[in-house]
Amino acid sequence: MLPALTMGDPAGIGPELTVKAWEILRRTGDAFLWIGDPVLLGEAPFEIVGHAEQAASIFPSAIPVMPLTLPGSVTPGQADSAMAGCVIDAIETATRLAITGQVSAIVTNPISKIVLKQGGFAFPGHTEFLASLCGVEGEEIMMLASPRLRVVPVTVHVSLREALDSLTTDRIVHVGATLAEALRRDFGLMAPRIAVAGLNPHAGEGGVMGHEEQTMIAPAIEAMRQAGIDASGPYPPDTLFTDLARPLYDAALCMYHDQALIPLKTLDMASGVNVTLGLPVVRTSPDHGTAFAIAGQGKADPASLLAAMRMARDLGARRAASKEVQS
Ligand SMILES: NC(=O)C1=CN([C@@H]2O[C@H](COP(=O)(O)OP(=O)(O)OC[C@H]3O[C@@H](n4cnc5c(N)ncnc54)[C@H](O)[C@@H]3O)[C@@H](O)[C@H]2O)C=CC1
Ligand SMILES: NCC(=O)COP(=O)(O)O
Repeated sequence: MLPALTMGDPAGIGPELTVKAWEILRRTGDAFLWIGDPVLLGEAPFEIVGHAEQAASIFPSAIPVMPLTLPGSVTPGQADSAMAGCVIDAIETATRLAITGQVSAIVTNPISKIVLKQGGFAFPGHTEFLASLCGVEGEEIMMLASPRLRVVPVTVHVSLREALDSLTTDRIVHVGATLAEALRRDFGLMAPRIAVAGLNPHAGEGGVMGHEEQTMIAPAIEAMRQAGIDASGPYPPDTLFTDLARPLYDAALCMYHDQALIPLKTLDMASGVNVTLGLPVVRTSPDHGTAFAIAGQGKADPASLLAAMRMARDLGARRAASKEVQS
C-alpha cells in the first residue's frame, strides 16, 4: 500500500513540492497517490485513478491523481478562502482512504489556518481535524521529529495565555503516556526516555520564578514514572535542546507550541516532519507552512515533504508489523 498526499492550499508551495517529490520518488519506487485538482500540476504528467490500488503502477510515468475540482482559478501566492471547501475535501478523502485501509498513511501538504478559518473551517489545523474525522477528539498529539530532535508540545494551537490556563497535570500525563506508547510502537524504541521541559525560566528556580514546576509538572513526571514511563525533569527549557543535552533523551515533552517548535525548526527545518500521534491512522506532514511568498517561483525545497513521505512509510510498516505480532 502507498500513502495519500493531499493538495494543501492551492496557492501555496504544495503543488510545486508535489511535482518535485514525484520527480525524485518515481526513481526510487516510493509511490504516492495525490488528491487534488490536476490543474495545479502544471506541465507534469498525471493520470486520473478511481482506486488507490491503481496508483503504484502509474507512478513511474505519471502522478496518480484522485481528482477534485477547484471552484476557480488559482494565483500562486494569493490565498483565497473560496478554495477552503476543496482543500478540506482532499483531507477528508485521504482520511477516508486511510481509515478503510486503501492507503497506508495520510501525508498532508500545508494549509493556511487563517484562509480555512475565513472559509468556515471549525478546526485550528489538520491535527485537530483529523482527530475529529477519526472520532478521537482530544486524543490527538502533535510531534515534530527530525534527525536530531523529537518534540511534543502539550498545548498546541492556542494563544500563549490560553496554553497556560489549559495546562494541567492530567493533560501532561496523558500526552506523555501517548508519546511513550508511540515511541515504542511507531518508532521502535523499546525503552524511550522522555525529557520534560519546565515552563518558567530556570524551570522555576525552586519556586522563585514560578510554581508550575512544583505544583503541576513534577507531579506529572512522578505519575508517569509510576506508570513505568522513563520520564525525567522538569528541565530548564533554555538548555534542554543543546548538543550536550539532546543525546540524553528520545523526545522532549514541552509545555507549549513554540517551546517545542522553535528548537526543532532552528536545528532541522529542512528535514523536520510533523507527525500526529493518537490517531488510528498514520499522518505525517512537512514541518513548514504554505510559504506563499515563494509559491510558484520554483524555489520551494521538497526535503521536508520527502522526509514526511519516508516517515509515513516507516511508521506504516512498523504499525503493520506490530498488528501482525498481536494477531
Ligand atoms: N502543516 C501545515 O499545514 C502547516 C501550515 N502552516 C501555515 O502556513 C502559513 C504560513 O506560515 P509561516 O509561519 O509563514 O511559515 P512557512 O513555513 O510557510 O514559512 C516560513 C519561512 O520559510 C520559508 N519556507 C517554508 N517552507 C519552505 C520550503 N519548503 N522551501 C523553501 N523555503 C520554505 C518561507 O518562504 C518563509 O520564509 C500559515 O497560514 C500557517 O498556518 C504552518 C505550518 C504547518
Ligand atoms: N506549527 C505546526 C502546524 O501549524 C501544523 O499544524 P497542522 O495543520 O499539522 O495541525
